[in-house]
Amino acid sequence: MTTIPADLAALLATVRRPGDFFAAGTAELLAPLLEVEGVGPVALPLLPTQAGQLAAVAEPAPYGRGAETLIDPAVRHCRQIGPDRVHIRGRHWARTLEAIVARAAEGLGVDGPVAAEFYKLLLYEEGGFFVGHRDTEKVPGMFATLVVALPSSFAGGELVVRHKDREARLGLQCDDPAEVAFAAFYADCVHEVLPVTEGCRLILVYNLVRRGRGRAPEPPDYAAEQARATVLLQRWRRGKGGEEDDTPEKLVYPLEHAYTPAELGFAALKGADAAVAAVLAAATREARCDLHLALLTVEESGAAEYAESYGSRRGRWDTEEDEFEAGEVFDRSMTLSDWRRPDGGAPALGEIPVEAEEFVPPDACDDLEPDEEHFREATGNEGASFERSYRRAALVLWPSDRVFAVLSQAGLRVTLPYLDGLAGRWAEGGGEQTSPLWREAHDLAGHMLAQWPRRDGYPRSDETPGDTARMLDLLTRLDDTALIERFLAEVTAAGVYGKGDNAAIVAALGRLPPPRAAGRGAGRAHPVRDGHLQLRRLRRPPGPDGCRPGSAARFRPCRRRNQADRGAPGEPCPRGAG
Ligand SMILES: O=C(O)CCC(=O)C(=O)O
Ligand SMILES: [Fe+2]
Repeated sequence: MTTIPADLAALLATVRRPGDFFAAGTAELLAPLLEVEGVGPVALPLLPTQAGQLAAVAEPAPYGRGAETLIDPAVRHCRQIGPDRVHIRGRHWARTLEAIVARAAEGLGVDGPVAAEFYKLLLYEEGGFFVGHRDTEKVPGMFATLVVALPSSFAGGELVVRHKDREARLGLQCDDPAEVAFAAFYADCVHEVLPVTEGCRLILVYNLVRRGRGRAPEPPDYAAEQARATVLLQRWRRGKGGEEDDTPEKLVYPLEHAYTPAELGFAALKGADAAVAAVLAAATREARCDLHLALLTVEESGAAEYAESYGSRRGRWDTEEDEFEAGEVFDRSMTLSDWRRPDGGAPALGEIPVEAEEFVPPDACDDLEPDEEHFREATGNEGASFERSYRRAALVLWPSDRVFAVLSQAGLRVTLPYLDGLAGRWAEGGGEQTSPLWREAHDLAGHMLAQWPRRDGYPRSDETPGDTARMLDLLTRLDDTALIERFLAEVTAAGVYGKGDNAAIVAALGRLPPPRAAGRGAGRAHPVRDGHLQLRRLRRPPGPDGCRPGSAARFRPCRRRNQADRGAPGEPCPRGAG
């Protein structure tokens, strides 16, 4: 039995702390009052004349080398004004700064109180820069630097922060004058400011300090967990579809925090959820799996029982809901919807069902608190019952090349419109069968065909075109003759169609090369008789070797089919076709 869900759960259980080596964003800035001694109030966004006045009262910014403080415009070309001469006030400023610090601390993965101590005001005029360096600990407890870019128009001047083999390139421009951009990074990360090519970059620099004892915070490092998750997912992907494979088609990891559909997004994940998502995002990328965020809805119904505490009150015959508790579950449906991708996209994957064995950990849903629970009293011949539902956000992953197998779990309600979309995009893109979109459509249609509901019986007398007609229309539009043949042989010939599907069947038959079409009824006097295609008549029960005898064999494709087009074992084979 596969241990992949349990193994992945054990690995992710150690990933608790979110955060990265840097955090960046924008915050609302409401009417701040910036005052600089020697200049007076400074209007924001910064005006060129005031930039000149600031430059005049500023001094060249030094840099440190060992115990020395040096000035060298080849290393740092920028001017500074010390904290004693800069005052930033205004009713809203303290709140703005507090919000920025909170977001910076969260982004860096630091719990507990963090203070921002103003260090200096920096002015980068055209040509200004600062080469790569690390910041020294300027005050005890300082673990990171926070820069806030005040509204001012400039180009270039990106802040580049590096950590291990990663790099963040942060523009810090704000188009809106009522916003500031900020960036925070761990002090031991090498960082540089690229040359400003136009305008003036005006920066408030703060030291981020953690009060209290304990080790200085460091960027969370889940490289080992990420590498192990990658190996696990690669193993899953490689084994998928093999004969021995008993692994789930997808994995579903319910998250800890509650998220509404409106706030669902990778960027909005909190705490350990964000940490796990970051590890899985990197591991799925490397292992060629797809990662999505989705809303999981579990709906259950079953028998209700009198609650134990109700015994003492029995006899009162009141109908309070707390008289009952949920007993045996008779029915459970679990679906995923509201899909989000790590890049912020929202793919239209529709509602996809979840199988119990897909949960990570396998007992993920055992102790969930229902969001809603209703009880119904016993009536004449029915016992008391309950209905309840749960909604949780979940991370969902599958091997990238199995996306259509996953989509097919949702059934024709999801796959038919999806295939329609693919066929439309393929036609718009030129309609060549060599196009990757055609290949995708062919793969998806193959999975749909393999799972097509095959009820045995007589064709429906329904006059309206059904799923069979929709599928054959799509295969005809795609001119996918191999799958048209398979569909006619495996589905239509088994009677899974109705009167309303006949036109689509005839059109599809028309796409087959003449000898095969003739062998399937289209070449006869008339393919439709009594409202049903003669195909139906060709159906015979399979022989002992799985092949259908007599005319049914003539109905099979007469060429060798490749692996992708091959039907399930035991289905009629092309022997004797022609
Ligand atoms: O201007 C910036 O964005 C960074 C400044 C800096 O690195 C420093 O003051 O040490
Ligand atoms: Fe720095």
